[in-house]
Amino acid sequence: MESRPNLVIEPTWQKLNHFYKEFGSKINIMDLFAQDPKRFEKFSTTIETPLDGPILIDYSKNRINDEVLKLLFQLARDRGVESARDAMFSASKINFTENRSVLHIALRNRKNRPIIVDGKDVMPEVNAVLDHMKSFCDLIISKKWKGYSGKPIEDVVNIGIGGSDLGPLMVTEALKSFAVGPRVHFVSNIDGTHLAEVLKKVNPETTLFIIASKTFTTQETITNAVSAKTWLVAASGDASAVAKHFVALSTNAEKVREFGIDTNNMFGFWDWVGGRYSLWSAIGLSIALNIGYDNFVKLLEGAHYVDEHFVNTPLEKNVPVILALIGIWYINFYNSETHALLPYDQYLHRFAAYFQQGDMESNGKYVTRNGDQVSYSTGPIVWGEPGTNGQHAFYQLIHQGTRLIPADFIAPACTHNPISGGKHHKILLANFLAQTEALAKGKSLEEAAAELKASGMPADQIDRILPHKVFQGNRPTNSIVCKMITPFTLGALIAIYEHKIFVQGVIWDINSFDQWGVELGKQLAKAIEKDLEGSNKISNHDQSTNGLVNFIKSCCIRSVEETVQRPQTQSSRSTRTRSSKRQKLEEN
Ligand SMILES: O=P(O)(O)OC[C@H]1O[C@](O)(CO)[C@@H](O)[C@@H]1O
Repeated sequence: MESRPNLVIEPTWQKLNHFYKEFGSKINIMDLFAQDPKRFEKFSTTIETPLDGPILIDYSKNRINDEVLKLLFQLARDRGVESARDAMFSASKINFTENRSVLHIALRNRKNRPIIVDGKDVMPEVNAVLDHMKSFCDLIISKKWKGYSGKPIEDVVNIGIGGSDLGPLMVTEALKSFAVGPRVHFVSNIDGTHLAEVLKKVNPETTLFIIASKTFTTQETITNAVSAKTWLVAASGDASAVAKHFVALSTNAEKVREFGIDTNNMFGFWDWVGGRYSLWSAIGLSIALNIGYDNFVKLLEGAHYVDEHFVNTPLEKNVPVILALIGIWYINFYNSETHALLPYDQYLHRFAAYFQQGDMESNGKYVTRNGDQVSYSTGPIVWGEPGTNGQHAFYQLIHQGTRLIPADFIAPACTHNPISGGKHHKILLANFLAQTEALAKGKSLEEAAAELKASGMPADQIDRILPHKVFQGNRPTNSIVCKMITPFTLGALIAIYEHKIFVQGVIWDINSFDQWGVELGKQLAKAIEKDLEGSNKISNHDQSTNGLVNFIKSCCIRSVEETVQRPQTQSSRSTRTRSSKRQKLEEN
């Protein structure tokens, strides 16, 4: 994949820029609907899934018309989106800063097409790990796998962070209604509170820890894993219990062995699986254990289905490409800085958090493939919460704030929980539809005035309030509606966004698959960890960091002194009694 010329000198880019300068502020979504009764048919498309119904992608509520789209598709062609896509699918080392192929698509290559890396087909190894996952899931779910005291596994704790946490967490939440296996818990934060709170909920005899780390060197994960191991060994009184309660998901067999996990209990993957694209790999083990291996395969099938759509569909009907280009239009011409993901499905409550990493770690970059600094914006800030909660929190700013916030609304037409005769879901859907309508339509001065008048408000008050009641509208949204959130449709949905991110990265000419930007903080944290030891004042950082470190150290010294001096209170006595009781229980 070659570096491209500077984006802003591309003729198509310049045409888009001229068009934007001339018409950008005049394009009005509602006017476009009025001018074209076929706009919805024209600017919406469906992905027909084989079993789980169609997925509708409606992008008609955007500030786009035929001319803009034509130029955007041309831009995609000029920037080599098709050849870049083919390079990814044919295993070229497009992640050139790490000299790696980018092959999450191989993990879900359900047609088993050979994919050759360094002269070797990766599919036999992919399938072998899937077989290993399947037999392990069978053992755990059928309760044949026993813990150290002979009891089956009831709880699984996934210890990982970033891509080794967010995907499995998001998917197991999204597919909760498909759960057939043990309960799943996730520990990611180095803050001991995260692990401590999960350990309070589980029983060492019936808990399986999955240590998920591509590198097996991530400080948070290894520290949490060591503490979990200490907890288990203390409870079982036998170090050999680790073999029955710990498995590893990693590319690093040596480190897994060093940690004390038998490599027979390791599920491997490969350097060509990016962390934030790894839920399809062994990193998905907690998903497979929770929803069952067959459902995990359906998730892979859904993603594979979209992979085929991405490869085989002309750009004009290609969903990831369309979403990517509309995003480019707003980010680079309208200067919108953020993109909201707003699922109208409680099960998808971690969807935006998942794609914060997916998008921002991929495209949060200012250096092009040939090392130049970009002169245009790249990846947006991705954020969001499920509707309708978001409506009562931040939608005010989307409707009447000063920024343009393009948003994707994602909703299932049918619910897994049709309680009260489906009333909740009807209200939920009505809100989703109302929001996209309101954002596009707005409310004019005249409409607001008429409403206030009809309410019987005196004229002088109307004058005062009127400007606050007006909605400019013309705020863009995409709506993505599937029949139901199932393993297949969720797999498809995730893959749509993955490829959208890829297409944008190609157009911006950045490497979407490395993440050097997270390294500096990690390096500095190691140095600061040492500075936090002892009671001496430090002065080797900038003034602010020195001041913060010294303040924290003085607080710790003070709290130690206070603990020593403080007479034993009722509550500290009872805490101590409780914790010694728990210790006894654990000893028994
Ligand atoms: O799976 P690992 O190697 O523990 O890494 C966890 C996460 O850390 C990162 O490298 C960022 O710090 C992510 O890219 C990755 O998903």
